[in-house]
Amino acid sequence: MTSPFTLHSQASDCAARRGEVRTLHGTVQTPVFMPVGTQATVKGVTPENLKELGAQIILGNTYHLYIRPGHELIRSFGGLHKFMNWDQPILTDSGGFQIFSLKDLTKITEEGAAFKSHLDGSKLFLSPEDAVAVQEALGSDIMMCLDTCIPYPATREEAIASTDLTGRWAKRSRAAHKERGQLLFGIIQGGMYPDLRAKAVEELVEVGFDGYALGGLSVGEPAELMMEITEEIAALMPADYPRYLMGVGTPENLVEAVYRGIDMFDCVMPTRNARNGMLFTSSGRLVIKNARHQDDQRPVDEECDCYTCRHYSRAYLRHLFMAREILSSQLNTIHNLHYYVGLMARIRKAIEEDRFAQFRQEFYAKRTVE
Ligand SMILES: CC1(C)O[C@H]2[C@@H](O1)[C@@]1(COC(C)(C)O1)O[C@@H]2CNc1nc2cc3nc(N)[nH]c(=O)c3cc2[nH]1
Ligand SMILES: [Zn+2]
Repeated sequence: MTSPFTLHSQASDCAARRGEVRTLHGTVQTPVFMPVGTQATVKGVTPENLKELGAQIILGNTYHLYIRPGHELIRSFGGLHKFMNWDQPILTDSGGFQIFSLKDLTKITEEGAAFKSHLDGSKLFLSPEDAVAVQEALGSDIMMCLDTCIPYPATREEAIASTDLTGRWAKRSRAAHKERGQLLFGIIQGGMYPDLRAKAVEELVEVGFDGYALGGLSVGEPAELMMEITEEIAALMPADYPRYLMGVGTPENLVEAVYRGIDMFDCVMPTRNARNGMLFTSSGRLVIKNARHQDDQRPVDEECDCYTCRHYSRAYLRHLFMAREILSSQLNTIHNLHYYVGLMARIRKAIEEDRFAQFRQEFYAKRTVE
């Protein structure tokens, strides 16, 4: 198994590392934040906007695209890249999380997941092999195994049963995907039980994947617990393969998880919060509808050089938000994604110069509650 990951530099005073992941559609510099584009679009922005703000790789979702418009239609257009006019890397999540978020609409058996469409209630089924086949039809650069995301909290018995099933599904996913172009990542479950997670890492490495993801986190558990598990298990994940923490997180989460050795991240926060008028800045969060921004001529963040900050005032952005204008979501999303992608670029530079621990201190020193 040749790894798609190359380590460029390892921080001398923490687990942070600088590397790159080679994929069919290009090489991704890590640590990296991946904007979420669940339904073949990163909501509110064009691929050109994404390139201008520095996005290297985006996320799609197997469950959503399987349900609508269907993976066969997307295959007929030459795959997801052509269908959505994005020619850089795409990672598709397997749908494990979405299916299990449907709660009572799902029935899990050894064979796979039977569930009802959240759109029209129609009965659907995905086996681990089906999830691989759908992602092969989508042509994503990085595919995720179908897994069972354990809710928080869960008993040890529930975690054992669910993690063992995920392990058997991972073996089947690997067997279903042999060709080497598209990468396949394994997902580590185990709930909040480090020994179960350690066993899961061993079993997945035994099967052999192109990268390893920490699943079953950012599911409502306390941030301290998420970091504890991340710290303990990242250290057990193969150092010469990509490490992906699914569904994370806030800017602070990203800094803390990089410090503990994570390379890849995705989260709906920058895009979702943008649509809700919550903007990220170098000094903290800003709620644009707050009356104090009504006649503020300044940009969202004086240190930001994104399209939104170069052309628009807080007053104008507040006006758009209060008027429920479509442009509000577009401009706020461009800024928030530029902040997240820019934060990762600054993190990569700090690791290259072996000053990440100092960067981390300065990062917190600047954050005042807006
Ligand atoms: C569903 C939606 C939109 O994604 C966010 C957000 O809601 C929400 C809902 O509640 C909070 C916690 C606040 O964040 O959780 C999502 C972010 N956490 C997360 N994404 C994940 C994706 C995953 N995919 C797979 N295949 N397996 C996993 O174990 C897995 C775990 C994950 N954890
Ligand atoms: Zn900006």
